[in-house]
Amino acid sequence: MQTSVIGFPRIGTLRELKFASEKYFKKEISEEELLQTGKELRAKHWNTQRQAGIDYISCNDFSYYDMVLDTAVLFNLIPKRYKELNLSDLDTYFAMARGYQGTYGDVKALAMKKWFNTNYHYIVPEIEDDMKITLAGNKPFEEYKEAKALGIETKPVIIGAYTLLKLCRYTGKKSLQDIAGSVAKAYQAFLRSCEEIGIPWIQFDEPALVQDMAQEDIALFRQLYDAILSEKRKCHVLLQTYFGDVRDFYQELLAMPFDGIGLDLIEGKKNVSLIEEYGFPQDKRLFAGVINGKNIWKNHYEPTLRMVKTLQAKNIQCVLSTSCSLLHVPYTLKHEHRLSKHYTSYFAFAEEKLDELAQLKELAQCEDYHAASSYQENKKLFEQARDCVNEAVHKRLSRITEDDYIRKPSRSKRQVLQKQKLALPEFPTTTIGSFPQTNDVKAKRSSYRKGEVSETEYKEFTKKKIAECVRWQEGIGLDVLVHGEYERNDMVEYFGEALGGFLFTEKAWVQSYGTRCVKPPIIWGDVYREKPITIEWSVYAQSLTNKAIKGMLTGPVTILNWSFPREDISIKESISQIALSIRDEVLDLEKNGIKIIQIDEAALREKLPLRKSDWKKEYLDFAIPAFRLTHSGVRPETQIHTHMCYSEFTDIIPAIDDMDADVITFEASRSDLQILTSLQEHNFETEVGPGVYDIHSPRVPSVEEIVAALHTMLTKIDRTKLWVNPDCGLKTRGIPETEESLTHMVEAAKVIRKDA
Ligand SMILES: CN1c2c(nc(N)[nH]c2=O)NC[C@@H]1CNc1ccc(C(=O)N[C@@H](CCC(=O)N[C@@H](CCC(=O)N[C@@H](CCC(=O)O)C(=O)O)C(=O)O)C(=O)O)cc1
Ligand SMILES: N[C@@H](CCS)C(=O)O
Ligand SMILES: [Zn+2]
Repeated sequence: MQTSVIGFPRIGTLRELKFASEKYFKKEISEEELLQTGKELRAKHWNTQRQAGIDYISCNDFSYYDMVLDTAVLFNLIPKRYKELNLSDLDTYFAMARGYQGTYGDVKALAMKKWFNTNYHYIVPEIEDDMKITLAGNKPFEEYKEAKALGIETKPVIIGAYTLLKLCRYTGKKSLQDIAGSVAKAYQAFLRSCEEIGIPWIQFDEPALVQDMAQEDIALFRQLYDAILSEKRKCHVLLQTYFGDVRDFYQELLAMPFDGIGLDLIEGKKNVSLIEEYGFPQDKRLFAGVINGKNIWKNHYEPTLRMVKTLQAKNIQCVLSTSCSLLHVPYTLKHEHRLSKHYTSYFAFAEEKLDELAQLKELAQCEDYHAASSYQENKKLFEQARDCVNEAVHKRLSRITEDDYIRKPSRSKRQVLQKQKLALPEFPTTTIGSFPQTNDVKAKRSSYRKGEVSETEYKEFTKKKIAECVRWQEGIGLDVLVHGEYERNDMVEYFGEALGGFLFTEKAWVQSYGTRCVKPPIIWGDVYREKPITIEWSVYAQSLTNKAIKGMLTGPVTILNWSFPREDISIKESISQIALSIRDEVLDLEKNGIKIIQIDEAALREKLPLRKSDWKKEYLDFAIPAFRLTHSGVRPETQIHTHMCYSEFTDIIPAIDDMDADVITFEASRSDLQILTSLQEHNFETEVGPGVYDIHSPRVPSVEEIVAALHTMLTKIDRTKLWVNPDCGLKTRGIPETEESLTHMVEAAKVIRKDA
């Protein structure tokens, strides 16, 4: 029995890589210093895994920004506009990730999308017709040698050819099929180099295999790997899947010449029945994903060992593994001093998961593991009742009726009423909620949390920020204002901290994209609102202006999706509990004079099952009603907004209309406004604000550029329904670029009002 880890977090236990990268972006440290931080982190991560006794440790799971971008660069998928900047390799890489505006040119970043059903975001590689696809880099080999020099044998991991092709954007005439041959050749060259170096195992990550696969997809996969694996080799190839099951071609996959196949046995429950039904070849290794790489609850050893024993009884060569990369969980419980043992005894973060793998390996090798102390301790934990039930929450939920999910009157009637009451100009301008979370804001919150400043001082400071923000928005002529979200560390963690039933952590950071991290709260028990959460801030902001202030809330689906959920009750039940808590907040905002309320559902698309057949029953049927439950109680003239980002939601447009919001703002500028056509085709009824510029980059859009985007929008969207806003919140941006960009945006709206 052996153990394997698909990938380890890379941002650093205390976000060392984030801080070093951000310093590098600001030219405060040199390239050499940044690379040194990377080297130290890799050594630390490999040693941690070695000390835990992991047999198959990955290398090249480290990245300065994103692993999909790394794989694209490895194979020279660098669009011309970035090459033409003539920057260093590292700066070209960062220009693709973040955009570039400076001495050598002005280019936008590549698009960024959700990594399957996670809160991680990858950079979307672009394929141009005249790209020379070839093995052009050496990062995986260098990292392998670096680990080897430390005495650690590793398996280089890269994104597999099929997943890479599926994730790319094809900007020219060439399609995926047209480049499949040259991509396969480049991967062949990669494998040849591994062979030359004497690398014993490599890992191809192919999560796209758990999505619906049509016959042509299966044929493409075969075509790619028949070519990649065509040469005789000593280097073993692990085909690693995760986030679901491979039901569409399990038997064919087994017949292919891979040396190991990694299956997710947590999210891919069906994988277990596939093995049961069709077996698994004895001459291959099954990398059995038994440790949950996405959630933070301890593994329940009893069922896991029962499953492992079943596999052993079938003479399957089993390697115990994580269900996916540990990128999606925090590093360690060691830095959590505030949470008592009562709670932490139930949790395993990345490092603790390594220990679980080691313990399970030991137990699986025992003739009879039942008497082992590690097994007994785990059994006891799962037998004791957790203090997580709140009867009042259950009683309230049981009283909900069908009517509570329906807002009256119909949206078209509300739209007429709201136009009269709110008296907004045509093409109303607004923002998504947050304004720059500058260092002074973070430092003040940090001091407040440490008890260095009083609550009164913290509140006074926040109110001063709000007042400045409201005044500035009025000054440039925005129509619907926000309070700026200065009081929030994060749009989900903040609500997690305020709601009953949640726990929160001190240092449990998880990378969301690039240098940006989140600390997902933990849903420990039944959720309820203890007291009003946002009212004080919104009411204060409204007291400063005659323009409408948008109340700003996070919706139930997003709160759940960006938290670590319970595993003892259904997602549906947890979402409903959160929905009732947010409903209380919505009604309180309305009662306190807030006329427009935004309920962000940035993560609505995220947990949509990866297989279409499961969409409705296993998700949309409860996620959409949960959103409706939050706002169905408001008056017709109260305008409800929602917001979504990064999502590809062209395929669930009717479901989004069915949320029955009055206005939706969403990410669009990084994906070429493709979604507009789909909105038109579906006669989308909700008013819409497709983002007119990308906020994930410091680049400032010109007035002309925004006017052009608005003209394009007007070819697809009725002028009475179009809003003007950025892509997403401005918290990650600096003040100068924010002020300039928003001023251009308001200018552009004025131009359009005159022109259109
Ligand atoms: C909109 N997005 C979000 C996602 N998920 C969320 N949970 N939240 C989101 O907003 N997913 C999709 C997108 C994109 N994702 C992100 C994710 C993260 C950020 C971001 O800006 N993250 C910040 C951290 C935010 C935070 O928690 N801030 C805290 C702590 C600040 C801090 O670092 N404090 C220091 C001390 C500071 C000092 O003394 O000066 C410390 O703790 O050491 C806070 O403000 O209190 C990040 O920096 O990564 C953006 C988009
Ligand atoms: N209201 C939030 C939404 C981000 S998705 C913000 O503006 O940051
Ligand atoms: Zn957003």
